[in-house]
Amino acid sequence: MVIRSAAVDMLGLTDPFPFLQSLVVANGGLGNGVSRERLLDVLKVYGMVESLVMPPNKPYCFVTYSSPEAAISAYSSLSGRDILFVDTAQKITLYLSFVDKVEVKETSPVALPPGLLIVEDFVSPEEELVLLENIHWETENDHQKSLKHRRVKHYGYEFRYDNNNVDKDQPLPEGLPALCKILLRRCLNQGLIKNMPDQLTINQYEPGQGIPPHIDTHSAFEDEITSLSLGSEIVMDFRHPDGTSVPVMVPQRSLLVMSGESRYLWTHGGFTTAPIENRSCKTAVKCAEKPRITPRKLDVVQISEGQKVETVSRNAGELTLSRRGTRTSFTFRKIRHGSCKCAYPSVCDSQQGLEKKSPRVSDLVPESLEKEYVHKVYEDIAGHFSSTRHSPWPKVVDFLMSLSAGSLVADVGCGNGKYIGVNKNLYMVSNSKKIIV
Ligand SMILES: O=C(O)CCC(=O)C(=O)O
Ligand SMILES: [Fe+2]
Repeated sequence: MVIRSAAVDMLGLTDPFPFLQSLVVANGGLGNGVSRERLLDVLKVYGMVESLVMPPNKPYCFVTYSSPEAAISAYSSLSGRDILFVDTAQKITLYLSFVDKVEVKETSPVALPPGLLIVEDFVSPEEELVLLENIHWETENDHQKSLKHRRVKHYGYEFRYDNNNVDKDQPLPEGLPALCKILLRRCLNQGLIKNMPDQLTINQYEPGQGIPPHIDTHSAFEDEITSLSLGSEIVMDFRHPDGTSVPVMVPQRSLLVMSGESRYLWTHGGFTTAPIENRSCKTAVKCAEKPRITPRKLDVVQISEGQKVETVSRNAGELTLSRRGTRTSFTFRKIRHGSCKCAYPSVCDSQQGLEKKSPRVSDLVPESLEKEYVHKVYEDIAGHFSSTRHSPWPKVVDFLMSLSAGSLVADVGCGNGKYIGVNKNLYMVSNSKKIIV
């Protein structure tokens, strides 16, 4: 009763207070990286916790104590206090406020996007190890890049991040690794895919890294896109253009197959905490890597045992966070030769007339090759090139000064002509596309 009276004074409320058992805890949510276990450790110091509801992706939660005394004690001790979670070195200030009641809506199971399939334990732990050990990141080649949010390696064909497409007439010397072909034959035999892929992108993500939501360019790849997840589980966000978002649990060693609607219409990506509103791709072109994506080291996952393949999120109160390790994914695709004629024109670069057709190098005659790859490039960079090349190189100046008076000098491809006046005793013939002196 003493506590109740203190609460009356403190909160300006009138007795009786049947509702003084539930609190909203601001900054204590999954959305700002606080896990259920860690928060419970803090909350149960003040009494028995009847329920803790943590909505996914929200920076708050709701706690209901078994007695008003416990709730009031938590309120007066915790609100405005800094909490340090030692294991994650995370410091946050919790703010508490009483709420009437906490309603937990039983959400019905969410179906996977149509055409999406997840096969758990597609590879054994031994196979996983062999696959991971056989990626030679240390022998860098042209087809390996460190992107802003991950590192990548390509086989079969290089995926170009400048136009989100592939040079279809330039296959890489190394095809798909033999080990991968064995796995792909397994996919074919099990009826998981219909066609043998010929392109592989290996993505490696450190904890907190991810891939922005995107649709793989329609004109670049055929229907089935298959991704093998190694090293760590993740929750991948799938989003329909109408805003429907489905978080999909992708377990370690599982195979994800996107076909039909899930491949063509829904964006996939995630490992991000930023709100994913406004991030649906309007065209088949990948969304640019946007800095506003906040990386996360923890994913929201279901705590129920045995993840169901066809069910991705049930009850908001049942979600918790799991720590992520390095995840390596093998994404297999089949290059599309010709335009895409899918049933989703609104997101199809072929049908939107956005398909980037790069001329086949082998089709170009030498003159047009020179035009395309020399003249055009110099034309594009001319301003910058000239402004950074105003000082003559000392060795070239020495050479010009060493020549006897009246010598004839040809400066072929003279750029901005910076050597023309160096030695006035010479006959200089300087030429570039624009300057002929
Ligand atoms: O990491 C993954 O599983 C997906 C990779 C992906 O979507 C891509 O490279 O386009
Ligand atoms: Fe993708």
